[in-house]
Amino acid sequence: MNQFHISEDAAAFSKTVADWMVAYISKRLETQDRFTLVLSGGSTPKKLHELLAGEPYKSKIDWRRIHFFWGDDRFVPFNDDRNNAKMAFETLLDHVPVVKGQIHVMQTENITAPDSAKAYEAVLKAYFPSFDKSGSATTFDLVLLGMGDDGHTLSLFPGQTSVIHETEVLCTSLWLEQQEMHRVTLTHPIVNHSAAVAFLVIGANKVQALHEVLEGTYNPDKYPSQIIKPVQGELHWFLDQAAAAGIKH
Ligand SMILES: O=C(O)[C@H](O)[C@@H](O)[C@H](O)[C@H](O)COP(=O)(O)O
Repeated sequence: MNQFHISEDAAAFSKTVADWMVAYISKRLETQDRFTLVLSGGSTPKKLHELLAGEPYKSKIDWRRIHFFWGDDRFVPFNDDRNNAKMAFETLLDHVPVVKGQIHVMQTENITAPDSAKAYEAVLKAYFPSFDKSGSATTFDLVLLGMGDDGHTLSLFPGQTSVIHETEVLCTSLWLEQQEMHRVTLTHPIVNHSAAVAFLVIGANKVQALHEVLEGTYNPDKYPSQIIKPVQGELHWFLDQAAAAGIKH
């Protein structure tokens, strides 16, 4: 069931997400020791990260109990500005008291993309040993996802049919012709078995894609974000009014 959180503008959007995350993380940590959080790439999360890295949010989250992962990354060196992990460290992780051993970056140096995906799969299997795609075991506590103006999410891009429908591995790699780079990405099963998924989508340029993803014909090969359907978890859409202009909510 989609849960919508629509904010007036980008600034209010980041605050809405931050407030919700503080409450959600605190609630889950009342009954468990750790919180597994998947960060999204792209530009949308930057302001959210910067908000969380400052007061009052910084002291409201028990950072030492959070384990960090990425939904995908561009297969470029860490010091390349296109690298999602680099952005996350610069805007958040370098500014809050995280436990270094609980931050799981997708390797993009001194390894091939396929081997990086295999290495990440091993980390995921160590965290979620009982996960079985056909079962009901929960994986991550929260997966933050962006959505491109073409309806892609993670690195599941339109036309990348085998990656979109991949169910045998938890993490895979692909060659993205239009960006002339490899990508490493989680596949939909491990995301769809998480306790909660939160799409973060702002901007008028996302109106058409959001309308198609939410209200158009189901066609994940064309609109890959449609493949994200939590089995038992919550599905949240954090939007600004600009992006939400084309949907009934
Ligand atoms: O590595 C990436 O690019 C992301 O994981 C990707 O899925 C992103 O979330 C969307 O492209 C939205 O990006 P923006 O937030 O920049 O619009």
